[in-house]
Amino acid sequence: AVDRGLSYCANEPNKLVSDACVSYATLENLNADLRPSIRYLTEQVDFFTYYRLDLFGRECPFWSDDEGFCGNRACAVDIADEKDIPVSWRSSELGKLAGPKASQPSTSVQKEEPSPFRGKLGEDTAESCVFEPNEIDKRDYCVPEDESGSSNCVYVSLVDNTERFTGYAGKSANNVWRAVYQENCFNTNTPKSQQAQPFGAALPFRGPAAANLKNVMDRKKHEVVQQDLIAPPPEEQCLEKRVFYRVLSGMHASISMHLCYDFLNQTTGKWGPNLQCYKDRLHSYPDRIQNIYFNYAILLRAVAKLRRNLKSYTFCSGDKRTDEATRKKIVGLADTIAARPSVFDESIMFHGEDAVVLKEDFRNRFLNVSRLMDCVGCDKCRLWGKIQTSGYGTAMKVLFEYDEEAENGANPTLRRTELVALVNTLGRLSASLNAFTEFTKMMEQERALEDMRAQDAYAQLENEAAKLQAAAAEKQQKKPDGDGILRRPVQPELTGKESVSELFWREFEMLIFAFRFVLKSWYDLPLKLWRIYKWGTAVLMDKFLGRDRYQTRRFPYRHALDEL
Ligand SMILES: Cc1cc2nc3c(=O)[nH]c(=O)nc-3n(C[C@H](O)[C@H](O)[C@H](O)COP(=O)(O)OP(=O)(O)OC[C@H]3O[C@@H](n4cnc5c(N)ncnc54)[C@H](O)[C@@H]3O)c2cc1C
Repeated sequence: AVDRGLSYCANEPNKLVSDACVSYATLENLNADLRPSIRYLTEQVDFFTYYRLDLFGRECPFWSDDEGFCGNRACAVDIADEKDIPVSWRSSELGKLAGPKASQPSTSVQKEEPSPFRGKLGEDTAESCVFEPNEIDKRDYCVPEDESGSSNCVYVSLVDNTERFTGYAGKSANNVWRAVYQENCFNTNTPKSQQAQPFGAALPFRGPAAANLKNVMDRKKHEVVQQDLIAPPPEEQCLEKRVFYRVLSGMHASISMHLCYDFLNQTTGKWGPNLQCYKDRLHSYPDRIQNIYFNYAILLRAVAKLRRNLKSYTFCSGDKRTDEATRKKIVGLADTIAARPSVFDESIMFHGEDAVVLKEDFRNRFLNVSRLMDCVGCDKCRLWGKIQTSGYGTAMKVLFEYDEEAENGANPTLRRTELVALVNTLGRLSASLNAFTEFTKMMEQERALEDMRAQDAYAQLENEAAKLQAAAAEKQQKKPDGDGILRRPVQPELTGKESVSELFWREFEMLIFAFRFVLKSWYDLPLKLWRIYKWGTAVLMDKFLGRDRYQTRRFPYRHALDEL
C-alpha cells in the first residue's frame, strides 16, 4: 500500500515547486498513484530490471585516484549470470550480429531503412534493440553505455544490486561531487570559441571549465576537501542554468535519501532508515529536497512525452507476449501521466538570443557529468551513478530534442539502455519521495515524543516545586514568626485590573502588618534592651581585660534590622 505523502510544505500544500508548474501536493498524490506501476516495471519486468553497461572497463578520464577504491562488501556489484538474461540480449548473441561489428549506420540511415533482421534473433526481435548507435549523437546528453556486444560490458540485475548505503565516502566521493558541481559554472559571456567544446573521443574532457577542473583536481588530489561545493546559481540566473543545477543537486539529494533510508547499522548489522543521516544531509537543506521534487517532475514529463514512441517501441525479449506485456505496462504509465495536467514546460527553455550556444554548452556539460561517473571508486555507486546520469540525460534528450507528435524514426534513437535508465531513475525518485514521507513521519513521532518528555519533565518540576512550597508553608505555620522576625506580607504585583475591594484588602493587610510590627517592637523592647546591655558590658569587659573576643561578639539585633 502506498501512503498519501505528507506534504513537504504542510502549511502550503499548493505551493509550486520552483521552475516546475506543479505543486508539492500534486506531485505527492501523483506519486501515490503511479508508484505501484513504477515499482512493477522496475522490480518485475525483465526489460527494465537488467542493465547492460561497461562497469569496469573505462578509466576515469580526469584524474587517477587509486586510493579512491572502495573495498567494502556493500560496494561490490553482483554481475548477472548470462543464463538469466533473455537469449537475444546475451553477449554471445550480440556478438553474432553482423550489424554492430561491421559498421554503425547513422541515425538517418536507420530512419530510411527500418532495420532488417540479422543474426540469430527470432522474428519477434527487431534489430533496434541491439543495433543501436554507440557513438555520441549531437542530440545525446549522456555518453552511451555500450550495447554493441563489447567484451567489457556486463549485465547487472538492478533488483539484486539495490542502491543503498555502501560506506563510500571521503576525498574520492567528495572530488567527484565537486567536479560534478563544477560543471555548473556556466559563463554565457565567454566567447563561443572558449566555451565547452563538443565532446570528442581524442580529448574526452574539453573546454575551459574542464581544463580548470582538471588542474584543480590534480592539485587537490591529496587534500581532503572540506569547504562547501559550488553554490547554487542565484534566482536571477536564467532558467536553463537553474535547471542544470537543480538536476545535479536533485540527483545528489536522491542518492543521499536512499543511502540514509537503506543504511547499515554497524552495531546490529541490520539495514534500515537512519534518521540522523536524513537530518544531517537533507532535512536541514529544504532546497535539496525541493530539487528531488523538481527532478521527479521533469522525468514524469519526459515519460509522458514518449507516449507515442513507446507504442511502437521494440522491446526484443525474444517473446512476443512478454514484449506486449512490457509495452502495455510502460505505455499505461505514460498515458496515466499524460492524462494529468502537465508538470513541466520544456518549451520555454532555450529561446533567447544565445539559445543555440547555451543549449550546446548545457549538453556538453551534462556529457562531462556522465563521464565523471567513471571516476566513482565504488562499483555499486558507479552503477547507480551511471544509470541516473543516463536517466537524466535521456530525459533531457526527450525534452529538448523530441517532437512529441512525430512518428518513431523522426526522433533520435532511444537506446534500450536509455529507456531502462529513464524508467529506473524515475523509480529512484519515486522511492525518494516515499522515503521522504517516511522520514517526515519519523520526525513527527520524534517531535511528539520530545514534547511528551518535555511535558513529563515539566510536570515533574512543577510537582517538586509544589512539594517544596508546601513544606515551606508548613514550616511557616508551625513557627508563625519563624526566627522571631516579623516579615512584611508578600503580595502579588499590581496589574491595574484589581477591584476596589481587592485594593482595600491589600491595604488593610499592610495596615495590620504595621500595627503588629509596632506592637511587637514595644513588646520586644525590654528583652532587646537587656540583650544590648549584656552585649555592651561583655564588650567593655573584654577590652578592659585586654581580650580579643570582643571583635567576634555580634551586635544582637543587626540581622533583624537588615531583614527589614
Ligand atoms: C555518483 C556517486 C554515487 C554515490 N552513490 C552512493 C551510494 O549508492 N551509496 C552510498 O553509501 N554512497 C554513495 N556515494 C557517496 C555519497 O554520495 C557521499 O559522497 C558520501 O556518503 C559522503 O557524504 P558526505 O557527508 O561527505 O557528503 P556528500 O554527499 O559527499 O556531499 C559533499 C558536499 O556536497 C554538498 N551537497 C550535499 N548534498 C547536496 C545537494 N543535494 N545539493 C547540493 N550540494 C550538496 C555539501 O556541501 C556536502 O558537504 C556516491 C557518490 C557519488 C559521487
